[in-house]
Amino acid sequence: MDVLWMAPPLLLLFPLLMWTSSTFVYYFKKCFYVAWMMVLALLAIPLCILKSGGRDVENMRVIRSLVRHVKYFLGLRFDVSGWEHLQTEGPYVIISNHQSSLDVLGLMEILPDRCTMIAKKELIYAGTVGLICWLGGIVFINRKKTSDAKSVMIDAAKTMLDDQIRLWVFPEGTRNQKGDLLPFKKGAFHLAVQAQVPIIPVVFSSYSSFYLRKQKQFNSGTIRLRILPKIETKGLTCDDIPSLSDKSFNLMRSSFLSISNSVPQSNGPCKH
Ligand SMILES: CCCCCCCCCCCCCCC(=O)SCCNC(=O)CCNC(=O)[C@H](O)C(C)(C)COP(=O)(O)OP(=O)(O)OC[C@H]1O[C@@H](n2cnc3c(N)ncnc32)[C@H](O)[C@@H]1OP(=O)(O)O
Ligand SMILES: CCCCCCCC/C=C\CCCCCCCC(=O)OC[C@@H](O)COP(=O)(O)O
Repeated sequence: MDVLWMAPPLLLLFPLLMWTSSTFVYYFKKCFYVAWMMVLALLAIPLCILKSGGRDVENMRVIRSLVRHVKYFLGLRFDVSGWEHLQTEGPYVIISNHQSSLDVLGLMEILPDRCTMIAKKELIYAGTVGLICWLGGIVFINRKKTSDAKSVMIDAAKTMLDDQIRLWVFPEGTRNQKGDLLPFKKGAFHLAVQAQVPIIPVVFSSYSSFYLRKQKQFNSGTIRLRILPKIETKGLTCDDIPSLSDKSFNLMRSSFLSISNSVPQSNGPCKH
């Protein structure tokens, strides 16, 4: 009888406790992720310098093996299909959708040998992570200066062929969690056409079932990763870039919607 008076306040406290704990879990996981990646990068720096003596795409092997366990701490799993499409000889361009910095975990899950990324130049200032990105041969671009970004990517097309390197590009150009893909920027397609190498599209399913930035939710979840068949660019020219971009966009969008079981929040297909 004595304890019955506690029921109403406890009932009121329950949602507050639930809210606080899920917000706490969100911030805890996010801080842990950033801090742990910083520590891993600190470990990776001497290993990469010993392995390659400096900036080299081969350092991505070290980075990949150090990052692959991080998913377990965050309660994330990957369900990958289409591995056979990565069994392509020589250089190619991988394009994927970009929802969050958590994409790095999926990227490292399937990263082929001799593959590095195109990233915004601000990333180089991210402490140990910035330095490890540089050591891993990441190509930094200035998104605010198209002419600079273009010339860096034109050089990258030449380096891909000279050094037999694969490049991973996020053609949306920014992170996006709107439940649909953003219209694609053109850089990745120019890169592939200039180097005359295939494009391999990779699609991450929506994170919205376990990770919601605005609502401060970060639960456990499984991310579906679909590696799609390569798209050849041999014989294509600059004039084919719009149709190549449209074709890639449409393939990736329908795969994204089918593996995400989500209804897009935009008003129909994105326009280019
Ligand atoms: C141990 C711990 C370790 C932790 C390690 C973690 C490592 C992981 C790192 C993961 C990195 C992830 C980083 C992700 C990012 O940073 S995403 C942001 C950066 N990436 C991009 O922006 C790529 C996509 N953007 C583009 O491709 C753009 O096209 C760009 C080149 C940047 C130009 O931008 P913008 O002007 O806004 O775009 P447009 O597409 O409209 O292009 C304008 C006109 O230029 C023509 N164009 C574009 N590129 C080229 C080119 N290479 N050659 C010739 N012409 C080009 C394009 O066609 C447009 O002209 P038209 O309108 O067609 O006439
Ligand atoms: C000045 C930059 C400071 C960034 C500090 C970030 C510190 C990150 C440390 C650990 C996180 C793990 C690896 C993260 C790699 C993240 C790459 C990333 O996701 O970059 C965002 C970029 O694609 C698009 O940026 P915007 O969405 O346009 O914005």
